[in-house]
Amino acid sequence: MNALSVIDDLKRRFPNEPEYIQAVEEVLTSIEDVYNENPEFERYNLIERLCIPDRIFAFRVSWVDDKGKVHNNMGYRVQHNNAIGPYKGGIRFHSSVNLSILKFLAFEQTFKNSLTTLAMGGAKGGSDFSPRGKSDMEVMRFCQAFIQELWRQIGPDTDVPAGDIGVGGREVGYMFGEYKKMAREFTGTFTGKGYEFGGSLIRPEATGYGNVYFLLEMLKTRGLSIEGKRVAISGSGNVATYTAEKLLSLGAKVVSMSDSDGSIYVPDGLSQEQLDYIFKLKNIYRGRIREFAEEYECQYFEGERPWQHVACDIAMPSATQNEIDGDDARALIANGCIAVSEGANMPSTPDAIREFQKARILYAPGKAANAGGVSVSGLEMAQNSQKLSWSAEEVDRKLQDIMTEIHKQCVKYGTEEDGYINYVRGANVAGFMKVARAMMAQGVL
Ligand SMILES: NC(=O)C1=CN([C@@H]2O[C@H](COP(=O)(O)OP(=O)(O)OC[C@H]3O[C@@H](n4cnc5c(N)ncnc54)[C@H](O)[C@@H]3O)[C@@H](O)[C@H]2O)C=CC1
Ligand SMILES: O=C(O)CCC(=O)C(=O)O
Repeated sequence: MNALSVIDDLKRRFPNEPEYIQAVEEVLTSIEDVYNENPEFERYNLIERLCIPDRIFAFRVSWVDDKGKVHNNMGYRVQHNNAIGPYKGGIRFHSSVNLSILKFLAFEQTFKNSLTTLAMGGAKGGSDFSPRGKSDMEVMRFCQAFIQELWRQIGPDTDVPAGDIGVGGREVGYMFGEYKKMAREFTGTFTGKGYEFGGSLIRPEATGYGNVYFLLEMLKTRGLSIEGKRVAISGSGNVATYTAEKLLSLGAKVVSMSDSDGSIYVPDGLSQEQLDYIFKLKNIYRGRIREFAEEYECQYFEGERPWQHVACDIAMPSATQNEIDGDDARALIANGCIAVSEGANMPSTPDAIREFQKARILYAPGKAANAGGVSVSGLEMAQNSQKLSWSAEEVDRKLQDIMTEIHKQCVKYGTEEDGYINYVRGANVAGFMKVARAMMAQGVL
């Protein structure tokens, strides 16, 4: 395989899919030498089969708003690869959703799920529908219309969706309800369900907690502890808030959070009461982070991400893709940042990653650091199959073990000659090898 020529070919075939090409490029350039040590991979044209999703469903979703007006959105499910288990991955509802974004997310998901040690393939779905500003009834009607199209393509052993941006417990509940009705079965076809109907304890917390557990492992490699460290988080959704909760419980200072309108800066760190306010603001009142700045009279940067404005030891981007560019990375490093652990998927641009690695700071890509969410989804699937519920302590312990194991795999495959751990290479090689071996064993499909 020549990574650059594979990428050139993909660019020619998919010229309007920059995020997808970006994700593929990162993986291919870091696995190229390992791939080429296995000539049988090339004979089976493994790389092309891995870069192109197994299948993509695209459909119209028509729904009626509270005033009786009919709206039409696009819906998609990208089933990327099921070599090691049923397709698995979240659903994103956001006005920016398109095929390039869902293909990149599904591609990343395949390697992330491979790292988790559990049997899950990779998928992602979504719609350009935005729940923001919609009533509960409008969101419910949209979710029902979405599943009326998608339900035939998913199932507990076929493809198991979950949440992502714009899809939390409320949306999963509505989609699960419609699925149950259409399929006439009560199975674990979604994860992130409410606890009363098969959801796992700790699933809402898992991505954020898991990211902190991964960060602790990274800090350990340098003999550092989390206590007293200033952490800048972007986003104020599911991943960001539970990251902040775990950090506070460990004595770290959360100095920033954000939403798509702007960022807050609290140099002494959020108190538990302030974090509770953000939880309520986002999950109950569905308000904006600006309202926090008004309530607590802190600094607010309208239309800005935190990275250029805050002094921090650690950055945990937890909003969206490409939210840290090269300039942001340089500003973070100049302001004393020693570690970046990604809660979001692909939040750092290639330029930013180069800066982090050049500065030899700890840098963990999302597919390793945020794998705790899908890991507990895998544990939810296991509980549903057994028709059992595990305690929060048991799930949390398993989550910690999985994050430690992912870190070990990164160290094994990513340690360079000078001792620097290249977590990008480690995660990509470890994730790829398991999928590749499974694909080889199953023949050309
Ligand atoms: N929910 C989960 O279990 C997992 C989520 N992720 C990733 O974590 C990130 C956040 O997801 P969630 O917290 O679940 O979503 P969410 O919808 O609960 O929160 C998203 C947050 O990001 C902000 N945001 C969204 N788009 C933005 C944009 N274009 N610019 C600036 N801010 C923006 C929103 O204002 C919100 O605060 C995403 O990249 C997602 O793919 C990764 C692994 C698992
Ligand atoms: O829990 C899941 O199935 C998927 C979570 C997710 O969307 C992700 O890992 O990016």
